[in-house]
Amino acid sequence: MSSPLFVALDTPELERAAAIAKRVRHHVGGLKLGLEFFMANGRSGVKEMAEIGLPIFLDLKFHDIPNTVAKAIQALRPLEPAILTVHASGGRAMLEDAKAAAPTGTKVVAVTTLTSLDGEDLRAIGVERDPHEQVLRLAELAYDAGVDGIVCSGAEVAAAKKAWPHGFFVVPGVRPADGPVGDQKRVVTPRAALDAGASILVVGRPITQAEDPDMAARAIEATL
Ligand SMILES: O=C(O)c1cc(=O)[nH]c(=O)n1[C@@H]1O[C@H](COP(=O)(O)O)[C@@H](O)[C@H]1O
Repeated sequence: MSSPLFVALDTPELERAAAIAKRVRHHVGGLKLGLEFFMANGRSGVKEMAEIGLPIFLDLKFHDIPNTVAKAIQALRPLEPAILTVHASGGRAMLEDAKAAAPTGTKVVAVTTLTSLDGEDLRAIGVERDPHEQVLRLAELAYDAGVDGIVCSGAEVAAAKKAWPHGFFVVPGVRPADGPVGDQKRVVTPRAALDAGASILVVGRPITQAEDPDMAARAIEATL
């Protein structure tokens, strides 16, 4: 089985992204390319990274009216990413149309509550539920809309999986024990996230900012 570890290559520099990907390729199961990479390198950059031979997780977190999201996803179809993201809070029709627009082999996963947010942040945007309750609420919406799974923190994945046993669960905001958390707030270790039921783990800076990304990926892999 390939590794559940996906490395988030959050850099605008194609050469740097490719160099890190090539160094860690034997210790990760896929490459996540997000807004930072895509804004700088576009579709041709994604194609170039796909040539490395690992599955591509294209994380553009779409959030717009259903028609706009569907058309944006249609425009990305030739890239055939293994996984792509939309925001669950875009609502049911948007999620349904996103799934319908995606290539058959692409998993569409709905971001529930960003791992950089805590209860206080949610209250500030008018959400009175705590992050755990909010994730479960949006997971139910994502399930009803027929997408493939959700993005949530390692703190919610066990409960979400209980309600949706065959869902695909993406867990970012994972940190090796004692590692710096940066802007993340709902953080667990890679091992804990996997034990709780994560399908894949997304790890960025603990690998990409390490002096030796290969060794950092290896060290995380060894804990799984
Ligand atoms: O959709 C995501 O991948 C995502 C959702 C979320 O709630 N939190 C989150 O951190 N991410 C992404 O996961 C990666 C985490 O990076 P690090 O914090 O550097 O490990 C980044 O690329 C984020 O864009």
